[in-house]
Amino acid sequence: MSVVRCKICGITRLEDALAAVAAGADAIGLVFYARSPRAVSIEQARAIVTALPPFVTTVGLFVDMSRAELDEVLAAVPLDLLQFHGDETAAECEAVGRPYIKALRVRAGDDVAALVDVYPGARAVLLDTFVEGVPGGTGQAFDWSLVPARLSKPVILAGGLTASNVAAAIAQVRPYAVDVSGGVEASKGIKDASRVKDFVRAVRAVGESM
Ligand SMILES: O=C(O)c1ccccc1NCC(=O)[C@H](O)[C@H](O)COP(=O)(O)O
Repeated sequence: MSVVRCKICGITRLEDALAAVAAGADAIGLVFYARSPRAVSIEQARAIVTALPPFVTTVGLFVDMSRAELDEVLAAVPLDLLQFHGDETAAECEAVGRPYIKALRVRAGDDVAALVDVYPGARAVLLDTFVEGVPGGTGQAFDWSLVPARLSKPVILAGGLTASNVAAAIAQVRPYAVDVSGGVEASKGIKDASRVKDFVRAVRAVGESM
């Protein structure tokens, strides 16, 4: 049996974070990108992170944020892991000095292995769907056959996942973890507890069958 971990991203409310933890999520993601409909303020994020029980990884998501703004967030919010979701270089990610994952937005023709190798210091890569002008949270899946069987980093699979397609995604890609946002929402930024539960259950069920 191999466990596939599960991250619920784009949390904006403590009740949604607690529902994700109760459903068995391993990690929650907080979007520090002002243009996202799922953006959280420093105060909102701090209130969520400090109210969570231990053994749940809190991930802060950033899109080409200035170092000064990033430092302001990091000083106020005790995040476990950073997720760089923009065009940050490896040097920029590593200069922060925190454990990080790098989001890579995949489109047809990409050499995913080569993209991954650009970030040797990343703990993992999050493979998401490339949509022009939209850095993430697109609700769209990419062609999973673009992901090679072997990569130099653990893969977190994202992009258009739902309780209905996550089993097929895991069977094809065999990721370390999966990440979902829109597929478990009632509306943008507001999670639906029963969809969250169904999603985590679907991930756990496929893990047990592998
Ligand atoms: O969620 C957003 O609004 C967002 C905005 C800008 C950059 C990244 C964003 N989300 C990143 C995530 O980690 C999402 O979970 C991932 O893109 C998958 O989203 P979805 O396709 O809706 O499941």
